[in-house]
Amino acid sequence: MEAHVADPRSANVSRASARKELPKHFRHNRNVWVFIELERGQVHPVSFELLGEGRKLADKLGVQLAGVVVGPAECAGTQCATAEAFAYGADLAYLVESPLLSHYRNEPFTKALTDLVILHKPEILLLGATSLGRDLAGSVATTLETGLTADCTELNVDADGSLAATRPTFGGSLLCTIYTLNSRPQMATVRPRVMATPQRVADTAGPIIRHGLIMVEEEVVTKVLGFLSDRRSEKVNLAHADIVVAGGLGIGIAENLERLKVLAKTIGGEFGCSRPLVQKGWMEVDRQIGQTGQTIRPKLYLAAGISGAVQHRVGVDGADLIVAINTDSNAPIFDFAHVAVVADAIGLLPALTTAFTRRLALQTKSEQVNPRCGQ
Ligand SMILES: Cc1cc2nc3c(=O)[nH]c(=O)nc-3n(C[C@H](O)[C@H](O)[C@H](O)COP(=O)(O)OP(=O)(O)OC[C@H]3O[C@@H](n4cnc5c(N)ncnc54)[C@H](O)[C@@H]3O)c2cc1C
Repeated sequence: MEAHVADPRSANVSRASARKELPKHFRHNRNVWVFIELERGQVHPVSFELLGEGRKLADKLGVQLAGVVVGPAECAGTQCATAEAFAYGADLAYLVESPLLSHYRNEPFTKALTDLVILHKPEILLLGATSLGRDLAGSVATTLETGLTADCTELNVDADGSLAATRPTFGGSLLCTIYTLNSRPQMATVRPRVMATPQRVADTAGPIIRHGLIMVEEEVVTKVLGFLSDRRSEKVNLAHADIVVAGGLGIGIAENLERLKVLAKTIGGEFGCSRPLVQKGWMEVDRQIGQTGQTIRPKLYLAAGISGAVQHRVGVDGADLIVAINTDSNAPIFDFAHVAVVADAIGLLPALTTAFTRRLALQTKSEQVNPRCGQ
């Protein structure tokens, strides 16, 4: 595996000099695979995002896109995951069925995926950079002795058909494009919400290639005794919120966070922050947005008193509309915000809350007088 700093003028030159011959037995590897992750019987949304990205890669390479599902036979979640893979763009699905795969355990999942790869020889294998995906991708890559690029923010196919997997490096100050030159499959993990979710197309189907798992329970060291849900996992849904209001050091003191929270609540959004606020202990870590925090993709992102450092930017780049409030008209956030407001956020936040409260009250009133169709 070779890593090169992404410079559009020099990347091809430096990569060409580092090119290693792909061993003959990998030259027939075909197709793009996406591992469909099941979380308590539900497909994790990152799998849909990866199918969207996988579709683009497969079309560029002129190959097929496959969804890979592992789970117990006759399980609603497994069957549903296979159907959803087709609905989100897969041409075919691989299904490994075994009672050993009912809960995530590294050993049987690694065995299922590596056996499948050895048999069907994909060119590219993508997984979500979730807790499960990170654990599984690492063990599959090491078992297969192939290259894995973790936490990618961009995936592309080079002129010669190699996967160009780009991810932030050196604390986010550089983007690095990594190639797997001499082994297959080329593996990558992508964080949830980094890629867009493709349109779901109902009533789609395709071939399903079924396999069993050649493993017995006695070979599995890990035993699942029970499942305790994370007490806090229900609390924050920043990654999937449509509206996010976030604050940075520019909000001054911890007490001013209340202004942020009230505005977020008024407009039906979540609230978040830049990293220094977590470091100060003003907000919980699961509200941090950015490279070492959450990646978000809201319809509206309102950033108050945030400078727009690259480590923050990578977490919000997918937002449809970015509104930034900053006293400094040269703040870097204005380079990528769609709406730039040069103002004191501490005064503007409550003014926005008042304006939205009024506007929403008027809207409710008019809806009561003229109810919408179907109400
Ligand atoms: C390895 C690594 C990982 C990192 N990961 C993350 C990450 O995940 N997320 C993240 O956010 N950061 C991350 N950082 C930190 C990042 O580099 C920045 O330091 C951080 O984002 C800056 O936070 P800020 O914008 O709140 O503060 P500052 O950069 O200090 O910006 C404050 C801004 O507020 C403005 N301002 C001041 N007063 C007001 C006012 N009254 N009204 C309006 N605006 C005002 C200022 O003009 C300034 O632009 C990481 C850094 C490293 C090295």
